[in-house]
Amino acid sequence: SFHWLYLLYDVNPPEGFNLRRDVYIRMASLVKTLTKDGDDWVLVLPPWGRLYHWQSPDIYQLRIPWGEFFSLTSLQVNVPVIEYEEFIAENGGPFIDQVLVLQNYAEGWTDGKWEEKVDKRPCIEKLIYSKDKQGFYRGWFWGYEETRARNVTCISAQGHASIMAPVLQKNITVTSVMLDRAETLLHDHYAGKDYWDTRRSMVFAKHLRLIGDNFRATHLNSTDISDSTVYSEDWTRMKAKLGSAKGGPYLGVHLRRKDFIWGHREDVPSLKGAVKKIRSLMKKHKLDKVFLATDADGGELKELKRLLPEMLRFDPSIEDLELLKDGGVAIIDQWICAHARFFIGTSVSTFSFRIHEEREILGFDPKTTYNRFCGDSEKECEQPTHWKIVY
Ligand SMILES: C[C@@H]1O[C@H](OP(=O)(O)OP(=O)(O)OC[C@H]2O[C@@H](n3cnc4c(=O)[nH]c(N)nc43)[C@H](O)[C@@H]2O)[C@@H](O)[C@H](O)[C@@H]1O
Repeated sequence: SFHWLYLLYDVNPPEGFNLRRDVYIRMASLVKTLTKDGDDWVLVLPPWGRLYHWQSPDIYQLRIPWGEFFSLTSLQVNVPVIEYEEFIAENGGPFIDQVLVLQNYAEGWTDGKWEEKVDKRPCIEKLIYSKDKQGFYRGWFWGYEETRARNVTCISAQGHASIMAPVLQKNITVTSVMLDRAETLLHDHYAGKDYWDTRRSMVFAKHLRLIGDNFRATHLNSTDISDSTVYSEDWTRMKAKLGSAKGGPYLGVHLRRKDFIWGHREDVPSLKGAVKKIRSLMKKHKLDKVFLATDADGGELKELKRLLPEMLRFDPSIEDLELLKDGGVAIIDQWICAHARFFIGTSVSTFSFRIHEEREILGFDPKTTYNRFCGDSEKECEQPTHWKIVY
């Protein structure tokens, strides 16, 4: 009889929102490889929640479906996807047939030579999965207490996402397979056409875009018509020419703090250093408004307001935060930064990288996008790479 094969996945718990968005691209690519061979695989979207960075107190942030942050219909144009609760309903219950826990090779690269390979191996780390009285495995399934796995196996994998295709196809006697620690797999082809197709299909949920657009219009004198950033909800038609977007009359800034400063990394500026750079960019590009996206804590925010009193931030009320959640606020911050005439981000932050991509999709001149702060005493401050869209 006709039925879907379900591919589920999860990512190492400490990883943040924007790295997880990157892992989605790798999994979508794997599903494309699997379906090329004629099998009916569908990707089950791992619910959002319990993210280390989502620290807003007293708001419920668990079992969040993808539809709250992304346009599901847009994702589905690229690759077949369903929400986790839909999987439970279709699958006849909260059972996952097989969990494959991905890990590296205990011995590392043999002979210092890197080759792609996959093998069933003993588990290197202690598993978070344990057998219950009925012989099912309990573990972390996005806060769904009733979900259980029938089988858990460790797999050493070294290579791009699609090296898992033959393994999954051999497993075809089961209906649902979950790849845990999916970030172990690399991109099939980073920044290639397929990467960009999937990335373009990750259209933000409409209500979040509208809130961002409203903020731009109200506080930043920025509208799509005047800024040449007209957006098409249908991503397959969104093919803006490089350099065609003008952007709103403000400087967009992503200033990553928290764990990025605790390590005293030399590529992250002091607040003073950052504000100095912001001021010089505003002058250079003749912009009198600055929009700041940051995860700075209370003390640092106070200091920022003192050093840069004119800065504008998206600062939702508690009621709005309850609706949008930390993930929604992060998206609105990214959306506003993506529409600025000039953008500067933070070194190696995937939050900043996702803004680069959004601006690339909107058609900004790369000179206005691939910029980052330098540490106060950083010697060689290499700027981010321009990854050109491939259509
Ligand atoms: C060192 C690594 O850094 C990686 O972070 P990095 O790439 O910046 O980016 P993310 O993976 O998104 O993690 C950072 C999280 O912090 C919050 N955040 C950071 N900057 C902002 C901002 O400007 N506005 C808002 N609203 N929220 C912000 C947000 O929840 C975001 O998802 C982590 O994913 C890894 O777990 C690891 O910690």
